[in-house]
Amino acid sequence: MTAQIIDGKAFAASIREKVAGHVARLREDHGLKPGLAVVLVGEDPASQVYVRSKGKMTLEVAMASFEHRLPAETSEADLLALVETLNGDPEVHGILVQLPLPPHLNSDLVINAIDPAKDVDGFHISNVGLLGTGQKAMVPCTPLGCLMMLRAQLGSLSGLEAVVVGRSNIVGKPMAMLLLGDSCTVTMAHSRTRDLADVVRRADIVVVAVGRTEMVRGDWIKAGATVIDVGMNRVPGEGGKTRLVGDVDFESASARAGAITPVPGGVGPMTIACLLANTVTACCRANGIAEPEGLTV
Ligand SMILES: Nc1nc(=O)c2c([nH]1)NC[C@@H]1CN(c3ccc(C(=O)N[C@@H](CCC(=O)O)C(=O)O)cc3)C=[N+]21
Repeated sequence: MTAQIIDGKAFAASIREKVAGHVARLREDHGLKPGLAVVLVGEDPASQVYVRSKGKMTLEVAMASFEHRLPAETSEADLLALVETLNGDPEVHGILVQLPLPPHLNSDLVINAIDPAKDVDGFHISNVGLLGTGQKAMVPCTPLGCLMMLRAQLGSLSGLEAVVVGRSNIVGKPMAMLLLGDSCTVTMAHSRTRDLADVVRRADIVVVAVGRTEMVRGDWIKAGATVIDVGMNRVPGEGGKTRLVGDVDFESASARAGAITPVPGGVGPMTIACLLANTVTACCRANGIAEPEGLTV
């Protein structure tokens, strides 16, 4: 079998188009402009690229973009003060503090200082608890994007065997909650899982977010399974350049899977599209406006 390639780039473009429509409606009908504030502490080059691309796409859908770049040696008190200012700013509907933070800053403390209603990453303990109990939450962007692609690919996920490889707070754990919410039988696997290949072989749906280059091989994949690769690993490429590869060995896995996301062009663009979608959702909720269908779960 040769897998269908799930075009995350095109899917993300269609979501951004919907978002742009809702932004226009919020302006015309309510005089509102959704605003996203992104806070970057330090000068990690990969983070800078990502923040720039978010800012560009925010402006493309006609939302307001507020970028705050702080030096790596920023104190926790100063960062918390900025978060407080953004919490109180009526033009800011979404706040994203880029992770990882420099080691002297306590990211749990900083994330939990964000107003949960503006927490478009869905990382605040209050949103984690709401998601875990099936209540209306802000849903983390990467798992939300993965769920949207799975639903589009498979229709109902009810009763399917899903294996999530990776147990991070930003992808693995919320992904498992979302799959449970869609009535999958969910297994959470990770680096200590015994016989990982055999566990993955059970899966109708495999979501991999471990940060290990091409760890999941084709012979781990059940024939016809749907494979979502969240990995983003930079490896040496041709001519001294680098290239981006996932946590799944794409070539061998696509020979067995029914459908698979590529890297790049899969999960990454969906993450940014869902960030914009969450900002629109947050803006509607903050203003008591019915939130658009299909932008969140
Ligand atoms: N608070 C917080 N929230 C985040 O959502 C967050 C974060 N911190 N820290 C960093 C990671 C990384 N991340 C990416 C999202 C999209 C692409 C993306 O669009 N990638 C393109 C290609 C990019 C390239 O070619 O370099 C793709 O996969 O096709 C990349 C990286 C969000 N993150």
